[in-house]
Amino acid sequence: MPSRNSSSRPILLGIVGDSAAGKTTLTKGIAQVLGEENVTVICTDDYHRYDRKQRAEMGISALHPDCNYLDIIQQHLGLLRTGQPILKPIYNHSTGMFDPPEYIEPRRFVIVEGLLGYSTRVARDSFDVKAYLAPPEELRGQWKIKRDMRKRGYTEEQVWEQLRQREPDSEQFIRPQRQWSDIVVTFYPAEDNKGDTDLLLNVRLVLRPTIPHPDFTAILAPERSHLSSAIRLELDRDMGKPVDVLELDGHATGEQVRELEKILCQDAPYLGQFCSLEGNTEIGKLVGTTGETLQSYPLALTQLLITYHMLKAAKVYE
Ligand SMILES: Nc1ncnc2c1ncn2[C@@H]1O[C@H](COP(=O)(O)OP(=O)(O)OP(=O)(O)O)[C@@H](O)[C@H]1O
Ligand SMILES: O=C(CO)[C@H](O)[C@H](O)COP(=O)(O)O
Repeated sequence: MPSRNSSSRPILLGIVGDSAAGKTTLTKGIAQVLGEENVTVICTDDYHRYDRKQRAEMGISALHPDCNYLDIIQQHLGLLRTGQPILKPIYNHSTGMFDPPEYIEPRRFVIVEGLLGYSTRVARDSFDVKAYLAPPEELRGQWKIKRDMRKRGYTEEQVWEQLRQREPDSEQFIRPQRQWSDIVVTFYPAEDNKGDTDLLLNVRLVLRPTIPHPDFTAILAPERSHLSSAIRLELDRDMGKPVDVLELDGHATGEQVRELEKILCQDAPYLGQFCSLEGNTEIGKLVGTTGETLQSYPLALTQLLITYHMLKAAKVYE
């Protein structure tokens, strides 16, 4: 990637969504394409105001704005955007407590993922690109159980109970943030996908006209009608506003995906080298049910599209 012009500021990507909506999974592939050495990743869970025990005593959920230092998130986003360092708190999910803060200097790209990134105007105005993750609630529940049992020491009953208790805050504070995003990402199982087959999930990408998206209309050309069995582009409305919707099915063939990626990559040549799953073993990776690593075309496409926007914002054209 061309080196950073000394006068250019870091480019900020927001990835917002409810707990276990897939933010970290999406972030990983984007950071790998941009080059880990060019990317700073920040999780806003670190800005919780109370530790796990205090939250339980107070009967407040981590999703509530009062449970987070939103003012300090805003302040830190402003500093990162202008290339300045921050002293970031650390919330440790293994212990449920806070570790000593860490000194962070922003690299060329900063990915900020978390629960409440778009809940204040100052915070959302800090981002160059805003993505929101909105899997169906049933799928998110399955993902959260799997992840919280494996990595955070919860039992299945505890996760279900937490989901139930948090639902009012999800509805009031998390889901409305969808309206502020440039791209809404929904992974969902196809109707005939009854098993636990994460690899075959489809993706629905809602593209708002708030940023200029690649021109996908070439998909609709008669000579590309063979794409329509797995790829769709339609006009729709999202939260009352007109949007484009691009869908890619998990059962798409490598050939169909390559054609779609070619359209995406043609005016961002730097991306070209990542435009084939065969040539790039890192993109589209996710952890399957038994901890095994899988590679998904819909996830890879989503990561490429978001990376495209980061490169455009950074004016990287080669
Ligand atoms: N696109 C996807 N396809 C299949 N499984 C996925 C996908 N995204 C996430 N998952 C599953 O969901 C789990 C939770 O995802 P992830 O850790 O990325 O969520 P998160 O939004 O970062 O969560 P939190 O904010 O609570 O830390 C992952 O461990 C993975 O098993
Ligand atoms: O919604 C969440 C985002 O990851 C977590 O539940 C929240 O950050 C609190 O963490 P923990 O459950 O580990 O105390």
